[in-house]
Amino acid sequence: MNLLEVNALGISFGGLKAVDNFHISVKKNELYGLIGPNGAGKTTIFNLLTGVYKPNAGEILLNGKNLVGMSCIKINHQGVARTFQNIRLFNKLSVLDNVKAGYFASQKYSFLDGIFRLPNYFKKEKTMDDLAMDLLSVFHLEDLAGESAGNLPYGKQRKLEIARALSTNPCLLLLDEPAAGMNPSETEELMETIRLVRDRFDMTVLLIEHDMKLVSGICDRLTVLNFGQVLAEGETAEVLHDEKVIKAYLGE
Ligand SMILES: Nc1ncnc2c1ncn2[C@@H]1O[C@H](COP(=O)(O)OP(=O)(O)OP(=O)(O)O)[C@@H](O)[C@H]1O
Repeated sequence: MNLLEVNALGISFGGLKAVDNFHISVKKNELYGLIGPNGAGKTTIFNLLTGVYKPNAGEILLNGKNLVGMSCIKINHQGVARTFQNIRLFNKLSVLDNVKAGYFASQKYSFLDGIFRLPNYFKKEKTMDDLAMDLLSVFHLEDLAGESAGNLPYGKQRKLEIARALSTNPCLLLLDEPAAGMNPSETEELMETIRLVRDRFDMTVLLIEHDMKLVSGICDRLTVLNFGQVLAEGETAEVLHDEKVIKAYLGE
């Protein structure tokens, strides 16, 4: 069974069919790319997969369970986490607290535990600190744990966003243009990070990206979107040499 199976997915905004009859099948542990021209509907698909938008048609099966109609939080609890095109960290919070934020759902303590600083409060806080520090060390961010997230250089903010997404213990990670705004050496490092995330966390990754070096360097398979519809899909090298993909997106 595929980890993610999407069939006949569609959404319209007014008269615009932003996503139309979209399908995709992603296997467990795949690094899968979703590419296409600006405005093709890629981010809209992420918004559908994460429950930000409700589709007009279609189904989204994660491990066989239909996510359509579930809230964003419920979908996250099912195992879908994402990062955003424009980094969305809690800039004023520390690096550590940004990651800890992801653990609150699994490491709950009561209002009274918190107010009266009961033993359970310290126990859960310590567990979250330890988990968050472990995660930060995977991304070589542990020395920056006390720093405000907003003070980190761009490449490290991206890593922190990925770490925070992983703290919710997902099985599917959605990365929206992770290399946007990065210089070539940051992009190179990001490729390593994404591979590490797949291998170390047994993760399946679906990513939107315009950087073809990153796409061809790490994606096992691709789907190309054009005007909300699937233009091509398959093995990365094959898709990138497809005449209609070159014409519609990559340039001749
Ligand atoms: N909430 C909305 N209301 C109206 N139109 C929307 C909404 N969200 C997306 N759209 C439209 O849907 C289309 C697809 O947009 P989307 O952002 O998904 O494209 P994209 O492929 O992610 O583009 P880019 O590569 O530039 O990020 C665009 O025409 C966009 O204007």
